[in-house]
Amino acid sequence: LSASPHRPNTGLAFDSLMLKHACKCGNNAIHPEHSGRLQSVWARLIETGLARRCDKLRPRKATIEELQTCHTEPHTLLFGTNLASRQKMDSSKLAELPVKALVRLPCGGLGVDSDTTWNELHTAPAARMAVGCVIDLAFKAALGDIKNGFAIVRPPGHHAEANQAMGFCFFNSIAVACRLLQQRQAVRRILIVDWDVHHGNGTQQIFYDDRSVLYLSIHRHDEGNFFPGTGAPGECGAGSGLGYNVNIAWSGGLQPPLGDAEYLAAFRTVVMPIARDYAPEIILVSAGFDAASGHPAPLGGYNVTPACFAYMTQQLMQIADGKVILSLEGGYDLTAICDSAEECVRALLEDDVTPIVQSELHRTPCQNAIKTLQKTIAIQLPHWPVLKKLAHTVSCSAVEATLCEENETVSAM
Ligand SMILES: O=C(c1ccc(C(O)(O)C(F)(F)F)s1)N1CCn2c(-c3ccccc3)cnc2C1
Ligand SMILES: [Zn+2]
Repeated sequence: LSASPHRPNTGLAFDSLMLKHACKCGNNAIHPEHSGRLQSVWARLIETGLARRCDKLRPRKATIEELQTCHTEPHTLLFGTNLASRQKMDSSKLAELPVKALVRLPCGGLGVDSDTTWNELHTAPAARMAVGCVIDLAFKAALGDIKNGFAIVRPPGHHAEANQAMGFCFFNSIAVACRLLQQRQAVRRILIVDWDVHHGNGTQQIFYDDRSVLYLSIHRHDEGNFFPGTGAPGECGAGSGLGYNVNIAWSGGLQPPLGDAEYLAAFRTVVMPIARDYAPEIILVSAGFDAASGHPAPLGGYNVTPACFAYMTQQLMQIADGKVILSLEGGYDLTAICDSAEECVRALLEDDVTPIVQSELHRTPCQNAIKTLQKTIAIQLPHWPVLKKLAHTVSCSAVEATLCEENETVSAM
């Protein structure tokens, strides 16, 4: 790796190889996780001149060995190789390939399930490239070669479990990068924040008994009735990992749809207090943007704004010496994901970002969100006593909470 520059910059990772992963039916209407998502985000970063101001990585595909830090050998061979590379494999290895059938889809394509389509030629290289992008950004940030970074990648990863592809995901990019940081850079504490509107069942599963990786997810749960159904508040980790899994599981459907006020309250009362207390050496973010306005119910339904994603990025940059790596997960409305990605890159570059609208800063969180935050704090309090301090401000708006903290500071003087 090159010597650290005196003023490290924001790194970007993208490669057109990831555009080629597509169902052979070519119907974007039934396959929302399509290459136009990535094409649009990259184009926006170019058009705005933001890409030019960042350090563009020359990314590479993750190796099968790197994938095996999190995934089983059969899983990595099934989804990490394609016809061309299999011809180079010796027959004994080929014989080990699980026969786990790829199913013919109603649309005419092939897939693991109706959502997770498989393109015999292009999916394996694309999925491995996505992992390689996150690994390289994470390592450069850990080494100080870059200040922070954004991986503009697809297919997403946070639903991929050790031995299961699902939910558009084949390999858990952020999980593999985490394991490699632990093994090769002796990083002792890593925080993963997952603000994709869907719970990262894969990431949770992989680190469930690992106290050196704290997985913190904010997601729509609705008592398990929202995809993928995992991520209940009581899932706090197991064994030595107990207390190192935090689920902020929103419920109550869309009465009303959640927005910035709720996400600000979650960040102020749960995410930031725990993150500061854990004091991670690096933060990896499963940055899906499907909590943004513009996502119809099955794929979202909330009204978080691009300005709020920028604010959450800025908040996390206050921790871990600013070593924050965002990796794209979900997000399907092209305008919403372009606006959100643009705002997050501006935050990473320490540019001015769009401010959250006053009405959201003055709005108190809805009743369902207050209940979720109170429940989460009660469950996590034994593991994170620091949560006690701000628990009483859960029902405050951002502005009220700031005033409340200020006059507490004054009275403490
Ligand atoms: O909601 C999901 C998601 C799978 C993966 C999602 C993600 O978390 O956004 C990720 F992984 F892409 F980042 S979101 N699924 C798959 C697609 N789906 C749909 C579809 C909606 C429109 C077209 C096709 C499928 C409804 N409900 C589901 C369940
Ligand atoms: Zn999602």
